[in-house]
Parts: sequence; C-alpha cells; structure tokens
Amino acid sequence: MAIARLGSHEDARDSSCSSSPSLLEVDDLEVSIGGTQLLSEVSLTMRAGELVGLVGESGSGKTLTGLSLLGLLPPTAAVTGRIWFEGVDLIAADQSRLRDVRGRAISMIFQEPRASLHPARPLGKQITDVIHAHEQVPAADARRRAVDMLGMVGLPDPRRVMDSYIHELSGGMCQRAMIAMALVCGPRLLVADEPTTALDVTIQAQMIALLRRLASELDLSVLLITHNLGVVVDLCSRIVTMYCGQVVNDDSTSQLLDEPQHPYPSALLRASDISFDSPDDWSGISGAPASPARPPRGCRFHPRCPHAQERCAENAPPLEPGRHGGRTRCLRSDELTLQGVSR
Ligand SMILES: Nc1ncnc2c1ncn2[C@@H]1O[C@H](COP(=O)(O)OP(=O)(O)OP(=O)(O)O)[C@@H](O)[C@H]1O
Repeated sequence: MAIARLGSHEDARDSSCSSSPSLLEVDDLEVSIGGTQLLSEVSLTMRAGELVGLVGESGSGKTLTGLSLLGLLPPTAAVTGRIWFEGVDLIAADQSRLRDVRGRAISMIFQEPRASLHPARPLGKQITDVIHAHEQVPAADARRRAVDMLGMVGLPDPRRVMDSYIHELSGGMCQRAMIAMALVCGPRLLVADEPTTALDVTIQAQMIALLRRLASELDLSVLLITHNLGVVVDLCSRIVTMYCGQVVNDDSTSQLLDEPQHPYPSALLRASDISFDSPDDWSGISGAPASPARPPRGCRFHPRCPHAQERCAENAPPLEPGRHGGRTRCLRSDELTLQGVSR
C-alpha cells in the first residue's frame, strides 16, 4: 500500500506555528529500568499548537518517551536529563507537581480506550472526576463542561453518553470519550499513543480528522506515537524517528517525504510503500531491530544500514543539525542523498 494521504500534511504544516515559543523541550533524556538503559540521549522539542509524529519500530522507545513526559514510568525507573514544559523541569518536579501537570497541562491517550476507562462507573462521572481532581468547581459546572466536551469530540447525544457505561459504546465512541476525558481540563499537550491502531480504517480517518480539528480549535499540541507512517504523514508537520532507544532523525514531514536525511526513516518510508498497515509489515526493512538493552557498537543502526562503512561500526554519531534543516544522527549525512517517496 502506498502511504495513505487521508488529508493533507500541507494543512498541518501551515498550522505548525513556526514562530511559537517551545512548549516542550526534552534534553538528553536517559531512562533505565532494572539497571538496563532503555532510552539514551533522547531530545525533542515541540512548539505550541504543533503536531509531531513519533515513529519507529516496536521496542524503539516511543511509549517510554511518552510516559516520561507524564512521569508515568514504573517506580523502578531511573531517569536523568531535562524535560522542560512551560518552564518547569518535570524530571526534577515532585509527585504532587506531576499529579497537577498530568491531565491539566499534559494528557495521554492510549490504543485501547476500554483499558483506560472504568467499566463500572458512568462515563460522565469519570470525566467530572478528572475536573474535580484539578479544580474546585461546583458539580453542576463540572457536569456542563463534561457534556460540552463530549459534544466537542463528536459524540451524538452527549447527555445520554454521560450516563452510559463503556460496554454500551462502540470502540470508536469509547476512543472519543477517552479523548474528551483527556482534554476536559484544557491541556496544552496531548500525547496520543497508537490512538488509531485498534480502529478500522474508516474510524481511523475520522479520529485523525478529529485530532486535527481539536488541535486547531483548542490550540493543542499533539505528540502522535504510532507505527502507521500514513497516519503521521497525514496529521503531523514534523516527524521524529526513534531507533533502539534514541532519536535518530527529526525532520519536517515534507523534507522526510522528499529526501530523508537518515537511512533508517528512508528505509521505513520504502517499507511503507509495500505496506504500513500493521506492525508486522515492517519486515520490509532487512534485519531485526536492535534491542536498546544490548545496543550495537558505533551507530546503532549500522548492522542494518545499506550505507554503513567501517567507521559506522566504531563511532557513535551524535544528533546534529541536518544539511536540509532538522536534526539527524548519521556519520554520513553530509554525503548521502537518500531517496524519498514523493517524487
Ligand atoms: N516496564 C518495563 N520494564 C522493562 N523494560 C521495559 C519496560 N517498558 C518497556 N521496556 C522495554 O523498553 C524498550 C522500549 O519500549 P517501548 O514500549 O517504549 O517501545 P515502543 O517503541 O513504544 O514499542 P511499541 O511500538 O511496541 O509499543 C523495549 O525494549 C521494551 O521491552
């Protein structure tokens, strides 16, 4: 399947607010769990209102990066580096500060909404619980805001949905309810982890249209974590690629499609031309992904890289400004001209 263009990433690029100040700056984030280093030198910046995709094969560290932003890593995780969000370092913040940030300033939604929603509590109560956790407002006001939010995410008859339980709703409706719950306190950043993977293609397209509309109407930044490059290309103005626990490339969507600056996203794009519908189809790239627990020496991608030279096996490349903007982690980035998919 060629990359599906459900809408136009040009639209997304136009709304990327290039002059906006940084909302989020992740700098040199390192995460170890149980003594095993799983994220290394992760850095990432997002501006207010920006839609950024975070892609990479399974196990590359996308979810751990997302969880780090909300302080939701397991208690055994050791975290270093900086995560600046609206002037606060979230790594240095205490639990009470993090609880306040979570849901109010940064929210996260997951692939399986039914796992995130309580089966035996009416949806409306679950949404007003979030409001009451962050704000002291009268119950009637909280209920009105919850109804408004359910309407905003496109659920018909929001008053009825307030009194519904998740088993009474379809998968797509549950996903919308979860988005309503995530956005009801007006966060500035939504981390969406595979929000469309469990949905069929038609509902997937509706969900992408919904995220695009909400981002624009609410001035919301979205970090979209996914395997589905078609979805990212459609929604996001910039695409950050992770491999083996590191960010290896950070490019505008148009640059990535025209001429990727790193062999890994280039290979992903070519694999996506075969099929990008399911994680299993990533076998379009030769070799198995390296584990961040046992990273190869030198460039972590070199054992699978068709452009690797001897020095790539010896020297670990830093993440540096790319020849065409963005940032890339490749010793040969100055000399390689890689093929995109849009010509
Ligand atoms: N709680 C944990 N304890 C130990 N290792 C973990 C834990 N969570 C994740 N890992 C490991 O960290 C690495 C990165 O995992 P992560 O879930 O962030 O990858 P991902 O890119 O989101 O993959 P997927 O697309 O499959 O969700 C993997 O090797 C994974 O096995």
